[in-house]
Amino acid sequence: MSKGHTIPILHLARLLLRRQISLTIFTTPANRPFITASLPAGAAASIVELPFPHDIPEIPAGVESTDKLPSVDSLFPHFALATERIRPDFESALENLRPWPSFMVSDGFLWWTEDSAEKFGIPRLVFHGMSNHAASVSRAVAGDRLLFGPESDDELIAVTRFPGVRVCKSDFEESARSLDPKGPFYDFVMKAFGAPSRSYGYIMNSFYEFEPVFADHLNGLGKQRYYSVGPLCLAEVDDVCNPKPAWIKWLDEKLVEGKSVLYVAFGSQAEISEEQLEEIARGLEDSEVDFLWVIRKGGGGLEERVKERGIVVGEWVDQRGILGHVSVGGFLSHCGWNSVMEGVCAGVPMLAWPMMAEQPLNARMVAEEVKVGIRVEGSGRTGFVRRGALENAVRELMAGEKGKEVRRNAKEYAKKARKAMEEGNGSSWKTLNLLIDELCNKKEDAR
Ligand SMILES: O=c1ccn([C@@H]2O[C@H](COP(=O)(O)OP(=O)(O)O[C@H]3O[C@H](CO)[C@@H](O)[C@H](O)[C@H]3O)[C@@H](O)[C@H]2O)c(=O)[nH]1
Repeated sequence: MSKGHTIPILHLARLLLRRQISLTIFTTPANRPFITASLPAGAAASIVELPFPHDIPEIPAGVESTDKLPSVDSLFPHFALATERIRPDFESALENLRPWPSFMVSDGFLWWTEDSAEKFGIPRLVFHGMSNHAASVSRAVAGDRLLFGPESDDELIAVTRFPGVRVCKSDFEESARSLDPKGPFYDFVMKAFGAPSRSYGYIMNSFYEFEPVFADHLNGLGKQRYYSVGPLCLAEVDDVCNPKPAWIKWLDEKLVEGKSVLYVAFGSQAEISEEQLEEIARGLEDSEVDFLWVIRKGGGGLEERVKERGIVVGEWVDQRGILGHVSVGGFLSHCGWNSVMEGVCAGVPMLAWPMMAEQPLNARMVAEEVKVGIRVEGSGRTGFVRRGALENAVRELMAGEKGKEVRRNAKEYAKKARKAMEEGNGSSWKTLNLLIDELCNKKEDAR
């Protein structure tokens, strides 16, 4: 019930359908249209609708996904905790499911599905949507209690288990940093990150070659396997969108003019203050690059000021289609994991500007580990980015020496990503086959 989770799970659905696995997808009424529209025509998938609880005081009626919440920051835990009320309907539907399922994939935020899976003896795979890097580093930091030293919020702390990896306190949510965490967000985290210890394993939206150290680390931890079967966005075929939306036509014009465009987008749920939006607008304006900015709200007046050099789009776009356009030469991103994977697959280098959740760790991965991007100075969970810092970062990415280096790396990883998903020999292809063999074919033998 978050676009950043629904989209990759539906990509996984495509991969399973391609392997002749039939699917039942559980959702809620307001989320159904998005799901139906995202599945390939004629898919062997049935959709079961479960009512969303409507009497939660904090959540406006009709809101069934995080992108519709008036404030993700303050309402997310109430929203996530309320989903447990779906459980009785989920279990009644599950009980009547025929043929009996070989396995269940459910989002990590729907922790209670683990109890349902256990009740019915169905192996559950958890989809958290984060990288092997973020999962490994978070575990190591918690396990070694690294956030409770005397350091200030921005001081670097070495993560001893991974030589060269350094983090700071502000990379993590408040609940991970506090010695006495409390409140609805903490309650949610305990549930969401506790239940998976009983699950069959984890589905990772990543590919082995992108983060081998971290994938190996997780798989060496114990009985549960972490199956890197991505980048899942590559499961979607590159549809030609007809008629072309205005912004794609604009990108076509930039191609004719020989201009390289910076794509600016901060995902489906980031909350950005008016003051920060204004600073972004000024930074983009001063950088003198061509840009396409997809924005959830704000940005007024900018188009007039920059004339044909930039456009601001205030609606849902096909992000993969934009990143795949040859005119796009850079991606200013909040580093949601899907955006990172989509940028990498398109071979587009990134300007990393993390805002919330595990995005600060993803930004470190992008800028410090695989070096497919440059960090925007001053950006972070609590940071404020000045126009000058953004202008410098944009110029460096689009025309500087560091920009050239990260562009080369991004293009290399794009090739590796495609190779990983290649039918037959790709690492992700083989990993998904292994998983299906374990869960479906074994079951078939047992029958
Ligand atoms: O107009 C839009 C806006 C978004 N998207 C897509 O929506 C997804 C957004 O996902 P992501 O980039 O990961 O951002 P968030 O929506 O912010 O993702 C949440 O979920 C991610 C996966 O768990 C986490 O990494 C992030 O921190 C968390 O904020 C991507 O596939 C985008 O391509 C579009 O296609 N069009």
